[in-house]
Amino acid sequence: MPAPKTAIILANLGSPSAPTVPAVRRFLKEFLWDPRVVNLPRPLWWLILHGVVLPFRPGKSTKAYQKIWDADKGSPLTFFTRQLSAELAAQLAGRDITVTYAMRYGEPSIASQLRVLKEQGIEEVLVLPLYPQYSSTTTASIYDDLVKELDQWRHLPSFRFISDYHQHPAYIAAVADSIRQAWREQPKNALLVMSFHGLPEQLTQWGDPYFHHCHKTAALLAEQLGLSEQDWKIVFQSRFGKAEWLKPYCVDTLQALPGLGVTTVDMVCPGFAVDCLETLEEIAMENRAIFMEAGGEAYRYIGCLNDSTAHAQALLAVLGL
Ligand SMILES: C=CC1=C(C)c2cc3[nH]c(cc4nc(cc5[nH]c(cc1n2)c(C)c5CCC(=O)O)C(CCC(=O)O)=C4C)c(C)c3C=C
Ligand SMILES: [Fe+2]
Ligand SMILES: [Fe+2]
Repeated sequence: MPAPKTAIILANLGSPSAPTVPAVRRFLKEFLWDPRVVNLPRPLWWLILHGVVLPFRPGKSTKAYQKIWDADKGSPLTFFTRQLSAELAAQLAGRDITVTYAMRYGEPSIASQLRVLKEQGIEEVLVLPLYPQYSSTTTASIYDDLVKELDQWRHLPSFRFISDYHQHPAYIAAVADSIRQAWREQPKNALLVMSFHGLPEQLTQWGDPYFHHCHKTAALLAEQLGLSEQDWKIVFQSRFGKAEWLKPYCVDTLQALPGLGVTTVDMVCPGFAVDCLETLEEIAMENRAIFMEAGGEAYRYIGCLNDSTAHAQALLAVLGL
């Protein structure tokens, strides 16, 4: 029997099409209307979204996007996701496996990429959301989007969905190696702060395993790096809105550390496969300023795995290829 024609889809969150207020507003409208992301009753949330969020948030977010947008490459998240899929394809050369990428919000959409694969006669689809830690707000939303498109197909392909890889040895080893590499280039600072994107706290009580996945990832990284308890810390960033989110908050921690005698930190974001607004603007720029103003002396941001060969190799191991 000939092998089925297989395709890998690397799925990520997505970015606005341009760092302009109308494009960012369009993006936020699609993103924040997703019931997986904001779980409030629809009529109430519609009023808040259109009355409070969409008139103001796009202006603030656009300024942030403009700081990280590359004139040639565009959004870092989109650029690195595309490059990572090319790196995977290069490593699979000769194996007749197509590699593509798709975004949950914005372009290229999951539906459009699935249709391209259908045209190509793909018989087996492996979907790898680029979220190492599972969350209903991210991973499950990608699943919803896939199913929404596939629901309309008469002839379904075989299908595999990777729900997380938060403790996969290849992923842990790749992130640990990237941290060791940074420490070889410049000696390590007093504390390694591992920052993960936050979530409303309530989701954990409702059964979302994200908080536990983040803690497991962080503990495994600390173990691989031979760190003791006082050498590292886990924090949660990017709080949105007024509800309580996962704690400790990144900003509060960075403001408090110098007063506790910790004036040098290394920051790493093991929940982000590729660099994006949340790492390059929030962690590497905004939070650096907050730490230094609070009395910090050295602040290094260690970048994501991005389109490195080591990252592509780790993801192939996650896919069992
Ligand atoms: C209710 C709001 C949000 C939840 C819940 C949330 C969860 C969540 N997000 C990521 C990863 C990313 N988020 C990014 C941007 C971003 N996130 C929110 C809100 C929530 N995220 C907003 C409003 C934005 C847009 C920017 C802003 O206005 O602040 C990004 C970066 C996108 C880019 O273009 O670079 C990523 C990546 C995870 C992993 C997560 C839950 C686990
Ligand atoms: Fe987010
Ligand atoms: Fe943010």
